[in-house]
Amino acid sequence: MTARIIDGKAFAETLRGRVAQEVTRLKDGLGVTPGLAVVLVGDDPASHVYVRNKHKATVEAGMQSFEHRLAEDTTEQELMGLIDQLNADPEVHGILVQLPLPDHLDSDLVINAIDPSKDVDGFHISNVGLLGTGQKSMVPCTPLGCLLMLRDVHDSLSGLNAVVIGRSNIVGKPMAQLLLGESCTVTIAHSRTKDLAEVVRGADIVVAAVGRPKMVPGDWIKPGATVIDVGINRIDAPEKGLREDGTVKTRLVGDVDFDSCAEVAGAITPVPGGVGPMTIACLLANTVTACCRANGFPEPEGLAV
Ligand SMILES: Nc1nc2c(c(=O)[nH]1)N[C@@H](CN(C=O)c1ccc(C(=O)N[C@@H](CCC(=O)O)C(=O)O)cc1)CN2
Repeated sequence: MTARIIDGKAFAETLRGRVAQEVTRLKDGLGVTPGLAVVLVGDDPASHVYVRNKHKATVEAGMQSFEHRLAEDTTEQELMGLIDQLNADPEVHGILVQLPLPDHLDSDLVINAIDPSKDVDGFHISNVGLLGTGQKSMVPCTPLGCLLMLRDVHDSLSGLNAVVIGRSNIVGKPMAQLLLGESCTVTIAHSRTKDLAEVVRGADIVVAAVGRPKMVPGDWIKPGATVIDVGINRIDAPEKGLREDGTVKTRLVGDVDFDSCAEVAGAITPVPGGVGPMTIACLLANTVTACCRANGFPEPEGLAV
């Protein structure tokens, strides 16, 4: 079998188009422009790229983008002061603090200072609790993107066996909650799971979010299963040659071994071009949802769960 490749880039483009339509509806209907504030602390090069891409996508969707780039040595007090200011700003409907934060800052403290109704990352403890109890919440962007793609592949997810590999607060745990909400039978596997291969072999849906390059080989995959690869790992690619400074060029790979898994799976997301682009599209969708909720405006269908 050769798997259907789930094109996350195309999926994200469609979703961003829907978001842009909803932005127009909000502007015309209410005279309100959804606004997203992104806070970046420090010099992490990948985070700088993600924040730049978020700004571009926000503006392209017709929303207001407020970027706050703070120095690496920003104090907790300074950061909390900015969060208070954004919480109180009526033009800001969504607030996101780019992770990881520098080590001297306590990310739990910072995230829990965000007004939960503006927490478009869905990481605030109130949103975590609401999601865990099946109530309306802000849903973390990466798991939301995975779920939207899974719903497109399957007519119904009900009763399917889903294995989520990884138990992070950002992806693994919320992903498991979302799948449970779809009436899947959910297993969360992790570094201590016994006989991981056998656990994965029982899965109709595999979501890999461990951060280990190509960890899942094709012979772990049940024929026809759907494989969602959340991993974004940069590895050396000597086949691409050297950079001008003499270092080896690199390439991105996921947590699953794409070639061998694609031979067995029914559908699979690539890396790059799978889950990653959906993360930013879902951030825009969450900002529109937050803006609608803040203004008592009907929420668009299909942008939230
Ligand atoms: N506050 C948050 N911080 C972080 C999150 C998050 O959801 N909220 N997620 C990641 C980073 N991230 C967004 O912030 C993100 C990662 C990757 C992509 C993406 O589109 N990846 C591309 C490849 C990009 C490349 O070439 O390097 C792909 O997979 O095709 C988007 C967003 C950690 N921090």
